[in-house]
Amino acid sequence: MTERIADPDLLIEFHDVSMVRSGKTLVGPVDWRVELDERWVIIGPNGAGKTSLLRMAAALDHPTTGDAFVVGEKLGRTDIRELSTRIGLVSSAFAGRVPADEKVSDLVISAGYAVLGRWREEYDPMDRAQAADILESMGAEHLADRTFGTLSEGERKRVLIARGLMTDPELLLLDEPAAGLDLGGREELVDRLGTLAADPDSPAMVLITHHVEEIPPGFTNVLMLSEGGVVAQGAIEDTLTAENLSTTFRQNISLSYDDGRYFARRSRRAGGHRRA
Ligand SMILES: Nc1ncnc2c1ncn2[C@@H]1O[C@H](COP(=O)(O)OP(=O)(O)OP(=O)(O)O)[C@@H](O)[C@H]1O
Repeated sequence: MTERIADPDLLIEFHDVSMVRSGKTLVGPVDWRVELDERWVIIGPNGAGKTSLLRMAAALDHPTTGDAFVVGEKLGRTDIRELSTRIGLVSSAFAGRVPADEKVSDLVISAGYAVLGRWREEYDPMDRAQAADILESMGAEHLADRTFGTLSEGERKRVLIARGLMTDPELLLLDEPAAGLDLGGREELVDRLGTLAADPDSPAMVLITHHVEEIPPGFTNVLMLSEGGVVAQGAIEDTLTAENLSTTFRQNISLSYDDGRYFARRSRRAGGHRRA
């Protein structure tokens, strides 16, 4: 059989991919393609397999079956460390590993060196300038000299996204970036991510969430997961419907849409509503 090769126009290319651990299928089989200018949302209930899928997209885990290519490299063939500067990953698992006394500017700059914790060498002044610019774009320039442990949850999220962008990655993966934020913090973050999504120079983006309210305006595609399987995927305006949400979350959900944002609640009537 001829070996499949990567499509150069795709950042993520999964063919029949599944991940099985301890005899349990965590996610899959999934066929999924992410193009350069796409911004994807992965939505589903707790335990649906979202993080498992994202870990493969981040090249942190290999599929059990199928062929998976990320930034043009086949998983299982490539040294993961070589991909770490090409894929920006923002996750609470990573946040938990940041030392409390890590200076914000060092945390952002060190992404370019694929290290966590202070680098022993002096950083390049160009790197310092770039880190300052990126922190500013995330509204976090005033935090540069603070230590990570002193930041609020919302400030941490913005700093970690700045770190994720520091290497000018081809793909930015965001695992529940709005989790734990209050209403104001969520709205601020959704706004910033909407600005990032609208910038044609931004990398392709994949954002995991449980809540449609956390989907930033300008996100183009959605993949809906339930119990490890794909309920639906495609253009967000066609696919993010009350019917698909009801199937995904196994209850009647009604959905509304206003000014680029989605809002969902449990419907008292069977069937829910279609997107306005
Ligand atoms: N190494 C493992 N071995 C066995 N089961 C696992 C393993 N890792 C995860 N799981 C299980 O696989 C399922 C999917 O987990 P995953 O973290 O991908 O879901 P998720 O959609 O991200 O969930 P959440 O929204 O709660 O974070 C869960 O039931 C989880 O307990």
